[in-house]
Parts: sequence; C-alpha cells; structure tokens
Amino acid sequence: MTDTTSSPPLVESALVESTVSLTGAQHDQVRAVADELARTAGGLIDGPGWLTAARAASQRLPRELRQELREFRHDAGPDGLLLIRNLPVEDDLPSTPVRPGSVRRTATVASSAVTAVMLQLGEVIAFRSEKSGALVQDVVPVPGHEKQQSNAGSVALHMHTENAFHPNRPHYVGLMCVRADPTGDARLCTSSVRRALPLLTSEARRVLSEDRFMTEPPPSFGDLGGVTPVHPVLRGDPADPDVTVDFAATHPLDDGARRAMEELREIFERIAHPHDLGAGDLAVVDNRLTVHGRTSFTPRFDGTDRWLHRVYAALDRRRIRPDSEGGGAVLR
Ligand SMILES: O=C(O)CCC(=O)C(=O)O
Ligand SMILES: [Fe+2]
Repeated sequence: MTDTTSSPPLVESALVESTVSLTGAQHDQVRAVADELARTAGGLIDGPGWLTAARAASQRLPRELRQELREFRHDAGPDGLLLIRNLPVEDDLPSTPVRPGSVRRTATVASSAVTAVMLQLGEVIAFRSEKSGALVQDVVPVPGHEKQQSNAGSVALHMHTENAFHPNRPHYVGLMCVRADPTGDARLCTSSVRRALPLLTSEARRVLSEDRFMTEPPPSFGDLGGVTPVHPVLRGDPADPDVTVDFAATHPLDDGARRAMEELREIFERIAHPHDLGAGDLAVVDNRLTVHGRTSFTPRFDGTDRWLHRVYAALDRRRIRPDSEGGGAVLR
C-alpha cells in the first residue's frame, strides 16, 4: 500500500477550455430555478415528486449552460472535466456538519442548483448502502476519520474512479463547493486517461487491458459480500479507452499487473490538475475518463471547514433498472 499521508505532485493549470463562469444574469437565472425548487414538493429531495420537478426545472437553466452540458456529454474533452463557476449558494449557510454520513434531505439553493445541472447530464442516482441512499450527499471532514480513504478523511485521498467496484457506477460525479477550505490546502485533483494513455508503455497498456485486477467495495458497501469479478483497468477502444481503477481499493492479481498499475498511478499523479474550489464552483467529472482524488488538509471541526455537495448522474435508466429499487433513483 502506498503512503496515504503524502499529497500527489500537482501540475498548475487553468484548464480554461473546460471552465464555464456564469455571468451575473445567468447566476440569477439559476438562483430563481433553485429558489423555486427549494419550495417544491415540500423541498424533500428524496421524496416523491421533487426529482420530477427538478427535471422539469433543469430545462430552465440558462441556455448557454445547457449547451455546454450537452457538448460535455457528447465529448468530455481531453481532461474529462467541466468546471462551472459562480453557481448560487444560500446566503445563510449553516455551520459545516461534522457528523459521519451527513446528507442534504431538504432542498437548499445549492443542492437544488447542483441537482438541476446534473439532471441535464443524465438520471440522478444514489446507492442504498452509501450515505443512506441520499441523492445529495455532503463531503466534509469528520472527526476521528482523518486517516480514512473516504471523503470524510483529510489525509491525501488516492485517485479513484467513483464506486469503481460497482457495475452501475455513475457516469458523472458532480462535486459542488458551498464553503471553501479556509486553509486553502484541500484541492480536488483530476487526471484523465486521455492524457495518461500516450505516456504509458505499450506493455502497461496491454496488461491494463486484461482481466488481472479486482476492486473491493468501500467499507460503506460492506454488506454486498465484498467479492467482485476480475476486471481490466482499461477497456473499450484501445485508442481512447475507459478507465476503472481505485488506487486504494483495486488489487493487481500478479506481478505484471502490479507493475502496470504502479506505472499508471505515477503518471496520473504527475499529470494531476489541482482545483481550488470556491463557494459556487461545481466540478463535473466524467467517471469513465477521469479519476479524482484530493490533497491532504487540516480540518478544524469548528463549523468553518470545507464543504461540498456530491451528486451522481447515470446515462442509461434502462441499464440500471435491475439494480434500482422499483425503478427509482436509489440503486442496490
Ligand atoms: O473532497 C474532494 O475533493 C473529493 C472527494 C471525493 O472523492 C468524493 O466525494 O467522491
Ligand atoms: Fe470520489
């Protein structure tokens, strides 16, 4: 196991081509949609009716934003990332939660805005075994969990495909900041397989494309039995493959597989883009092309810590049907 306390080396880059900054008028337009949603269907995000209303409301997001999302869905670009800045966040934001498994059950301006944006990419989903199946989850540091390889930790979080072990892992992960890290140290990091592929040896590419890896569920999914089928790390078009790997949970099954995975890990760390997320910034990661992680930071647990909302989107509602509970948004 690699050292969990060191942060990956960082490549400073503006990623200008994959950043959308909302104008003041566009910000106000999203706020109007979000305000309305916070009052709809009792504001109960996971209750019947709210997601239906959010789907309808998402069509009233600014046209330019919807166009960017449609293009991103068509092709997530070389970095597999879309940064949307200047989304609305409630003015009266409460203290950052400190309890484990914290989620948003009641719609707020920010949770409504991020859900509406993600609904333009696909179907918003969650997993019953993860954060009690809530559609909008909090990403906050939790006391006592500092060393955990989860979003509750504050040691460097290894690069990973979100829910890499799961056959119906989300296609997109939305991470929206509602409160920036007051220390400025915590940074979301992303690396795309499109950037990594040309840097890999042909031997590593070949090995990573074979069924020589196994990925464990995170501790929160423990009740699934823990046995997952062997899988390749790279699959699909060899010239533009998808990547599935979690450097804290994927196990190479032989020495060659271990060497290839280590080569990929080093490249991903070398090319990692750090993202300084401020309140109102949403990072949308294409979970097939891009792995993400986070630098280490020092939480204070006094209500002022970094706080993100996380929302997943899946592209094909029919494909996830067998895993969904009664055709709903929450998967087994
Ligand atoms: O805290 C971050 O920036 C990323 C956390 C993460 O990987 C997640 O919540 O899925
Ligand atoms: Fe993650």
